[in-house]
Amino acid sequence: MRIIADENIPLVQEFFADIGKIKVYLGRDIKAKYLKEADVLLVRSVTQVDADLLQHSGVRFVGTSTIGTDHIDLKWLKNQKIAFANAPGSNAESVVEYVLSALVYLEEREGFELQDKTVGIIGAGNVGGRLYERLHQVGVNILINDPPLQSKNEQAFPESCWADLDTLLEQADIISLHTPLISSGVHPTHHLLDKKRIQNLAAGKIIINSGRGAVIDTQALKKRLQTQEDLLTVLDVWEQEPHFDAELVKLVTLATPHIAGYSLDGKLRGTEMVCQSLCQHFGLPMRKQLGQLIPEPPLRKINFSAQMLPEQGVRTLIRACYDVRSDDLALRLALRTLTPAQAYDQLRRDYPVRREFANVRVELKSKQKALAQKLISLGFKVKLN
Ligand SMILES: NC(=O)C1=CN([C@@H]2O[C@H](COP(=O)(O)OP(=O)(O)OC[C@H]3O[C@@H](n4cnc5c(N)ncnc54)[C@H](O)[C@@H]3O)[C@@H](O)[C@H]2O)C=CC1
Ligand SMILES: O=C(O)C(=O)[C@H](O)COP(=O)(O)O
Repeated sequence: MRIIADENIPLVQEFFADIGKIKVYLGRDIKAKYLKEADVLLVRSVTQVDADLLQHSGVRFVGTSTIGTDHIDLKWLKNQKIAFANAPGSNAESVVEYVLSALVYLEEREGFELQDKTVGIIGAGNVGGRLYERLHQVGVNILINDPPLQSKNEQAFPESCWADLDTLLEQADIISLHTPLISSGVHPTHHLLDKKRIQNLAAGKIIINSGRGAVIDTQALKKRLQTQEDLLTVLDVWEQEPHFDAELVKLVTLATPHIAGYSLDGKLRGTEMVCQSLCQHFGLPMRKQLGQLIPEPPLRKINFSAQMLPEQGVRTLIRACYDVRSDDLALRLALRTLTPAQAYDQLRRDYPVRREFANVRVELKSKQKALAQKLISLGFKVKLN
């Protein structure tokens, strides 16, 4: 089997070398001419997969080791009977940890307590649903907007959580977007936060977008931020990536180059899931397991003394695992010398190893039960001594 793959799929050789002969390219450089003899195409989000790329190829299976599929022409693949797999949920935990890191930063900077705020989650699937679980367990009030899910399964969340979009935008202090990018159909998400909704947002709201850039009309957001500096904004995703608007970066509170899902754990789960789907499709045995291949985390254990207060403990640990400020700073520094597209590709290619909270075992004194409960709710492993 001949496999063409994005070189930024981690452990691609380890997972796929015994299945076929692999040739890797930069995702943006994967061209139709390289695919003529290929059977399998493995991509990430930067490769547009459509008729232009595949119509003269022999590709029978396309895998993307991402959750999102907006870079794939799924309809065309289906019509051509080309098998397809993505990696649902693979890096959902990582995105949730990104949001938590942003929230603890804003909490401290703005001097509020998350427990006193209402968080509005738009899109409550793998990412939004996990975010709900984490925040709900630490006592945060939550509203959810997800019409497709609500119409399928009203019981997915308590009745009091469901809100229509405009009610959520009005009542939530913090708004976190986790929908796919959908441009047509009954529930499109393209510019879901359009000019009018952005203008109507009350001063002081926090907007976090780690879904897809074009779910917000970012030109309207830019205008609002230029005229009224009264919103706090966290943007991981942008319209026209990688050619995003560097002027908008200057106006937002935290700006990162689409790395919310970039924990090593999440990326590797993506590789493994696509490998599993490929093996299943071709009736091959799955010889590799992520558990055998994933490296040991650099931070494995933290020991807190009895003096550690719950709030301080939570912040310290979240930052020890992942501090979103470092990604924000790296982007702002890179933009001093590079174009947005150069900065975007470079920072993502050379992304430092980031591991998920569950890799860290926190040792506490037996009387620190309140802290232990909070940390378990946020995804850490806890041992009481
Ligand atoms: N920034 C990053 O690094 C990452 C971004 N993502 C993005 O996050 C998106 C969500 O990921 P998951 O939660 O895993 O996907 P998912 O498919 O599990 O959940 C998406 C949810 O959005 C809901 N939805 C669809 N249209 C909606 C609308 N008009 N209004 C409100 N809700 C709507 C769906 O019903 C579903 O419950 C992905 O599609 C991807 O675009 C995913 C991973 C990493
Ligand atoms: O999984 C998704 O969906 C994402 O947005 C990924 O985190 C994007 O990663 P790249 O494919 O752009 O490396």
